[in-house]
Amino acid sequence: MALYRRIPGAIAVITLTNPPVNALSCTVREAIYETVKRATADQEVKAIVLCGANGKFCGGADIKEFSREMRGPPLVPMIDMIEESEKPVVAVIEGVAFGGGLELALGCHYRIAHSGAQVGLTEVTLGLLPAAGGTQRLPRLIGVPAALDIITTGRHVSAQEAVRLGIVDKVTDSSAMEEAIEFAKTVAGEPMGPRRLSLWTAACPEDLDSLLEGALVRIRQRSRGALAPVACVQAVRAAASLPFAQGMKKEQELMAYLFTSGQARAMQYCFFTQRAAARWTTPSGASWENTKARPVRQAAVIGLGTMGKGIAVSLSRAGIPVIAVETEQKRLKAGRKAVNSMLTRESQKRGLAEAHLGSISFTLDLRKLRDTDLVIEAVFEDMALKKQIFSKLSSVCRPDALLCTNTSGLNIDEIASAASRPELVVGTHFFAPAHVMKLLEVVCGPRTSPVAVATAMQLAKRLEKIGVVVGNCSGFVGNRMMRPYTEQAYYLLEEGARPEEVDLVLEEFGFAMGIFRVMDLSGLDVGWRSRKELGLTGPKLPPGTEARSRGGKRYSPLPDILCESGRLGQKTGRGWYLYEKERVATPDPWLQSFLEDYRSRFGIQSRRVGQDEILERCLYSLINEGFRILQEGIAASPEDIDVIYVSGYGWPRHRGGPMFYAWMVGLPKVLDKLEHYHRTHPDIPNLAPSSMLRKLVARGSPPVHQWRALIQQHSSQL
Ligand SMILES: C/C=C(\C)C(=O)SCCNC(=O)CCNC(=O)[C@H](O)C(C)(C)COP(=O)(O)OP(=O)(O)OC[C@H]1O[C@@H](n2cnc3c(N)ncnc32)[C@H](O)[C@@H]1OP(=O)(O)O
Repeated sequence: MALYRRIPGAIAVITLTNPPVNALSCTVREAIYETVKRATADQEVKAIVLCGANGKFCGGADIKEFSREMRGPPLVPMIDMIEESEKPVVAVIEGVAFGGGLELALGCHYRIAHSGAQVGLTEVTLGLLPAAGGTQRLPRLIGVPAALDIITTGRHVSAQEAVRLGIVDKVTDSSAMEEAIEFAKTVAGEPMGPRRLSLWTAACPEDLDSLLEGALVRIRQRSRGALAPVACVQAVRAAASLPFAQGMKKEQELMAYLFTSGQARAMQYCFFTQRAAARWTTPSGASWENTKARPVRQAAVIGLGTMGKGIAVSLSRAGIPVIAVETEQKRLKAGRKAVNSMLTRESQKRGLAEAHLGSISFTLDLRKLRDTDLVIEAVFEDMALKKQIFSKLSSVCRPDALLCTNTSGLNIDEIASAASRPELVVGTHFFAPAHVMKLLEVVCGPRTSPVAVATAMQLAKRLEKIGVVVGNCSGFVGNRMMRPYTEQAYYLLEEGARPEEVDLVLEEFGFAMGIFRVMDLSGLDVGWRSRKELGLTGPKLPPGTEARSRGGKRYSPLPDILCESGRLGQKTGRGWYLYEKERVATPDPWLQSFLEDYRSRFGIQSRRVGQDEILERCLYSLINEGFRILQEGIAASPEDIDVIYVSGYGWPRHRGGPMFYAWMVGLPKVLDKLEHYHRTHPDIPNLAPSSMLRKLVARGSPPVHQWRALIQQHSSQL
C-alpha cells in the first residue's frame, strides 16, 4: 500500500509500504493513484514527497505478478499522472530505486538520494526492458550514451555516480527525507513544465549508429542470443529519434514481445531460484530455519595455490581475519606476495585507500590454528594428502572448529574419516578464480551435521557467494554433469566434427565459450590428472585395455593423447586450438589431420555432424545426468541444479539452467532424443534416459517447481 500524511509546511508525504522492498504490486499501484490524486486535489497541499518505508525507496514492479493475470492500474499512466501534476513531486531515494522504482522516480520532478542509495534500470536482468517509460525518460535526462549503458546492462549505479550523471538532483549523507521536505517547500508554486522529462529531447551523439552498433557488439560478446538487451538498444534508438509518445509506443511493443518470451520467464526463474537456494533443507528435517550457524570470527586457509589464494582474498574481503598456512618457506613467500597484490588490486578497483593486508597472517605452523573457528583446506586434489591434513587438524584445532575441504569432486566421507569429528567436516567447492566466482557448492557427507551445513551456508552469504547444498558423490552436482557433456564433445570429434564446429554451436546457444575453448583455458592436464586418478588412463590402466573402451563402455582417448603430447591448451600455445597470439584461439590444421589419422586408425567412418545433433547430444546428456542426480538425492531440487549451472558453469541465464531448459524444450522431446541417440550409440550408457525423466514424462511433464514433490519419494543423500 501507500500511506498518506500531511505535514507542516503544506507538504503531503506518500510512503510506499510493501515489505521487504516496496515492490509496486497491484495494491501499491492502486494506493499511489489514490494518494497522488488526493494530494493534487487538496488545496492545502503545495508539494508532494514520495518515499519508501524502511529505508528503501522501491525495488520495482512486483516480479511475482508477472506470471499472473494483470490486475490493477498499469504503471505507465500512473507515472504520467505524477509527471503531469502541477504540484512538485520530490522522490526520496533511500536504499534502492530499481526498475519500475527508478522509473517512478523519473516521473517525479525532483530526486533526492541518500549517499548509500543505489539506482538502476535492472529489467534487462529479468529478460525485460524498462517499460514504464524508463527507456524514454532516462536518455532524455542524462543523454543517450550513458542511458544506453545503464539500460542495456541493468547495472547498479551508486548515488555518487547518479548525481554526477544527473539522474538525481542531490545526494546527502544525512536524512534524505528531511532534505527532500525542505527542498519541496522551496519549489512549491513553481511551474513544473520544465521538470517534465517527457518534454525534453535526448542529447544524442552525431554518430548514433556507431554507438548503437558498438552496444550490440558488446551485448553479443556478453550474452549471445539474449533478446532483452537487443530490445533495449532498439528502445533507446527510439528515444533518440522519435517524439516521446511514439517512443513510448515502441517501448510497449518491444515489451509485449519480450514479456511473453521464454527468455523472460527463464531469467525471472533464475531470480527466484537463486534466492531459494539459501533456504536449504535436509531429509532429516534440518533446515536454514531450525539450524543456527556458528559464528566465524577467524578462519584459516591451508595451501596457497590458485584456489587457496582466491579463498583467502574472499575471506579477507568479507572482513574475516585469516591465517594462511603453507608447508614451505618458498611457497609461503610466493603465496603472501600474490595474495597481497590481489588485495591491493581489489582495493584499487573499489577505490579504497588501503588494502585489507593486515587481516591475513602467513605461517608454516599448523599449531597457529588452535583458536580458529573454521579451516578451509585447499591443497591439491590428493586424497592421501587431504586425509593427512584432516588428521592433523583434529589434534590442533578447537573441538568445535568447522573443517572444510575445498575439493571439486573427492569423497567428503573418506576425507572426514580421517578427522576425529567427522560431523564437523563439510565440502566447500569453490570455483576458480575463487575471489570472483559466485558459486559455492556446500557438500554434505553422510556424517556432516546440520550446524556444519548452516555455518558453511552462512559463510557463503558473508562472502557474497551463492551457496548450494549438495550431496556427496564423485564430482558432486556441477562436475558430475559436466562429464557426459565433455565426453559427447570428444565422441563428436571422433565421428567427424571439428572443435570449432562444436564450440560454435555451444556459443550460439549462449555459453561464453565452447567446451574445447574452456578446456584449453583451464589446461588439458586438469582432466587428464583426474582421469589418471580414476584409472582411466596412465599407469593404473591394466595392460591390453582397448584404446576406445573402458569397462565395456565407450571411451575416447583423444584428450589423453593430446595432453600426453604436450598440448595442454593456452599455457603451451596449443591444445584443441592453436594460440599464436596470446589467448586467440585459431583452428589448427595439425589437429585436423591428427583427427583424420585417428579416425582411420580406429576405422571410424567420418561424417558431417549436424548442429542439432551437436547441441542435443552435449546438452541432453548433461541434463540426463541432472535427472540421475535428482533421482539419487544428490541435489535437493532441479532449481538447485539450475542455480549451480547458471552461477558456476556459464549456462546462459536466459536459458534458465539445464533442468528448466529441458522443461522448456519439452521433456517428451528430450526423452525421445535420448532414446534415439542411445539406440545409435548403445555403448554410451549416459545416453540411456534416466528413470526420473521417464517418470516425469509419464506424469505429463509437470512444471519444474512441482518436481521436488516427486523427487522426495526417492532416497536422499543430503
Ligand atoms: C517492466 C518491469 C518493471 C517495471 C520492473 O520493475 S521489473 C523489476 C525490477 N526490479 C529489480 O530488478 C529488483 C529486483 N530485486 C533486487 O535486486 C533485490 O531484491 C534488492 C536489491 C531490491 C534487495 O536485495 P536484498 O536485500 O539482498 O534482498 P533479496 O534480493 O533477498 O530480496 C528479498 C525478498 O524480496 C523479493 N523481491 C525483491 N525484489 C522484488 C520484486 N521487484 N518483486 C517481487 N519480489 C521481490 C525477493 O524475491 C526476496 O524474496 P524471496 O525470494 O527470498 O522470497
